[in-house]
Amino acid sequence: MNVAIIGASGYSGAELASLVAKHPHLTIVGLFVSEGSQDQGKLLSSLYPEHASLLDLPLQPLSDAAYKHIAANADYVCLCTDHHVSVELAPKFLDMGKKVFDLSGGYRLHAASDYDTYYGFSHPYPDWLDKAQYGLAEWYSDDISQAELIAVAGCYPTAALNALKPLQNAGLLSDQPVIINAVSGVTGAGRKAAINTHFCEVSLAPYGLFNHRHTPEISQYLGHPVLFTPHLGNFARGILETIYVTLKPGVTPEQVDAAYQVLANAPLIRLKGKVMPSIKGVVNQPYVDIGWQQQGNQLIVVAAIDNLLKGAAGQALQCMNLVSHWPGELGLKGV
Ligand SMILES: NC(=O)C1=CN([C@@H]2O[C@H](COP(=O)(O)OP(=O)(O)OC[C@H]3O[C@@H](n4cnc5c(N)ncnc54)[C@H](OP(=O)(O)O)[C@@H]3O)[C@@H](O)[C@H]2O)C=CC1
Ligand SMILES: CC(=O)N[C@@H](CCC(=O)OP(=O)(O)O)C(=O)O
Repeated sequence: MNVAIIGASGYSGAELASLVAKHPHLTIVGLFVSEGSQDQGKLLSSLYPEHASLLDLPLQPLSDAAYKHIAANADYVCLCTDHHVSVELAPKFLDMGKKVFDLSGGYRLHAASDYDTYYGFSHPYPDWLDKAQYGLAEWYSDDISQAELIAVAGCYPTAALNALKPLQNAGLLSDQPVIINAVSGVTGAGRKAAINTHFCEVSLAPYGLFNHRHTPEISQYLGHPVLFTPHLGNFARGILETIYVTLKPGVTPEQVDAAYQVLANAPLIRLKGKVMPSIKGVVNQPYVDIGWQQQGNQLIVVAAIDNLLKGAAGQALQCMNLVSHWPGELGLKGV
């Protein structure tokens, strides 16, 4: 299958380009940036020297000629662009009959009103919100394989939902909101320069209290209220979430262990039991690591991912595999 990547110079786009370039059955047919991009004409490998020889491919402006090239040559279009950009681009490529994999949050939420509240814009294509399929690969694989528009799950939600859905589906959660404390590396904020992601400014600090856009994303796909607080940490890659769960009275450790068995055969999930996950254990890896410990009806679950792999490009590739009816982990294990 032939893949066009829009936003290929960004952190998730470049990561996805490297995965597609190494994949046995996928071919890059174009790497694109905005029409005004200062990087147009440059080789992607000149921005990311670690990909020299693998990605000696030019970044092209998303011009009328580019649209024609994509219409004629691409099967899959990946949008590694900001929400505002993806929201506008997705229908254009869907109208061409392409399968669209959007790494942004532009089509993840069901309710158009949530875009006013959490994203700060009125959604221009609410009809597509009904048709988009949420790309949380381990949980919606059949629906993903049939979809035209895949809204690849967010980075923080990917860790949180894989940690919590086993408990929710087994009916073990009490009515209390689940509390999620998450720390992300700075690549989570993208490649463009900004004061809050400046090397000298980043330490460890919370942001987005009560109003981060991943709060409705997690609670919508969990079916349970959450209190989610992200933090920005002074490291490049990785997300670690410490999640506080109040279980229903009388839930035993054996029931909790049994609930997690639903993920035991998922190739990109590593259940670690009482061994706590770490950022070091997942950086440059395609996995979600999940550990848990219980005391009475309190459970602490810890989940870790690489935000650019399982949290973005890795999961996008997993979704492309599912749409192509290949094993989800093809081209991911051993990256
Ligand atoms: N970074 C992460 O960990 C994760 C990111 N995501 C999501 O993925 C998307 C991309 O994130 P990230 O890689 O961090 O972003 P970056 O800021 O690193 O990259 C954005 C890319 O989009 C390009 N771009 C900007 N405007 C346009 C346009 N109008 N048309 C075409 N290309 C354009 C940029 O190039 P130029 O400006 O030069 O044109 C650049 O290549 C976002 O929606 C983000 O929320 C999801 C999960 C995790
Ligand atoms: C550290 C940092 O800034 N992280 C980003 C989340 C990563 C991301 O791009 O969000 P999506 O998964 O929704 O696309 C943020 O909090 O906005």
